[in-house]
Amino acid sequence: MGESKPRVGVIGATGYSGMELIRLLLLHPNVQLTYLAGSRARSESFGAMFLHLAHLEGVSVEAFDVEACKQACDLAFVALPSGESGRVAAALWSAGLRVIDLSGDLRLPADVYQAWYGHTPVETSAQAAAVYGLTEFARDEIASAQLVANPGCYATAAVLALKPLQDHPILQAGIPVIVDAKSGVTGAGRSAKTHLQFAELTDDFYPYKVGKHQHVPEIEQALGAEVPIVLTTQLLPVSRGIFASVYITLTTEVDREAIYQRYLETYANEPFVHVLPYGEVPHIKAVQGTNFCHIGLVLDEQKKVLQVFSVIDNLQKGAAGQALQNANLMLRRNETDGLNAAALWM
Ligand SMILES: NC(=O)C1=CN([C@@H]2O[C@H](COP(=O)(O)OP(=O)(O)OC[C@H]3O[C@@H](n4cnc5c(N)ncnc54)[C@H](OP(=O)(O)O)[C@@H]3O)[C@@H](O)[C@H]2O)C=CC1
Ligand SMILES: CC(=O)N[C@@H](CCC(=O)OP(=O)(O)O)C(=O)O
Repeated sequence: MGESKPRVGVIGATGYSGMELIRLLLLHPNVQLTYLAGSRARSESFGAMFLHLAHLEGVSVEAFDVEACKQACDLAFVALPSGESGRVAAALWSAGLRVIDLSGDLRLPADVYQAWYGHTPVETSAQAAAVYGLTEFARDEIASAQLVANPGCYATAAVLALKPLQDHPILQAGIPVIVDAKSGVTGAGRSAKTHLQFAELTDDFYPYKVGKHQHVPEIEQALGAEVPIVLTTQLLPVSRGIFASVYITLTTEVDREAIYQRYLETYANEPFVHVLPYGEVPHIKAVQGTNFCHIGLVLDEQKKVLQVFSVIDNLQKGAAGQALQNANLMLRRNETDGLNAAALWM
């Protein structure tokens, strides 16, 4: 008899990230989706609630319960709002389940988390056990982890843009790096908010959470190089995608070809990070609906500025896609299983 497929569950199944996970898991050849939960049980079937999943007849969403989840799954994805998500993830982890939390609740030390998120931190043992799940840079730890803190969307785009420079003198302690980032509106979640209404959103463009965005400490921590990050976040009137333009002021002579080679080498064997030919810029549309990150580089030798452009789909590499990539490692599946789609483009 062949090996039975690992069973996985999604908590937060009625949210954008949860729904994206379901969409991906339905195409996964080597896991089975056995549990869907939300904040409350729904009387109508999942397919009846969401038109794009209308073919899912007879699948229902339960009110979340630790014991029911533990019985039904080998691994659970938790995609609830910050403040709630980490608490649920920690409860499942304490009950012995392997868990990937998509929120920011387990990514930072408790004091930093409280200062930037304003929520009470999750118990210290869970914070300490959680592995930061930026797949490309923590494969072995993720594969053996019981609890994974999936990275934030802006943080993923920014850190993938900067990681190849981590040990290079181009990044200097105390010299700020500017990350000018834009996100599609699904990044804000599915619940109704006035600023997300069509009439408020369309024909407008402005920065938000200036100096206060919760991904600043996450990016700084992931780079670990005492480089201050100045992050400007903006809402783009598109559904999906993050476009991060990163500006690094050069204080020493830099060889353009050597910098570009660093990027090519860092990501040479990565299935989901694609470095564009030097001087080309990425497009959001080229990664929408995919787990790819596309990176482009331009070095202005006269003005002494390196520009790195990084794009991802916030719901995929920025949330559900990366979570599935991590689950594939944890469950000893092929890392790319369920994640092989190319963008729609036109
Ligand atoms: N959207 C994105 O691009 C990204 C999101 N994230 C993080 O992932 C998590 C989920 O985000 P997203 O999918 O956008 O969120 P949504 O707002 O779209 O969905 C939230 C989900 O949580 C449930 N929920 C809401 N309030 C509660 C509560 N008090 N207790 C239990 N369940 C609750 C909702 O269920 P119900 O329908 O029953 O209310 C829904 O299923 C968040 O922590 C977010 O920060 C991370 C990276 C990117
Ligand atoms: C467009 C938009 O509103 N995006 C959200 C990203 C939310 C997110 O990813 O939150 P975590 O901290 O849980 O990762 C924001 O800027 O807060």
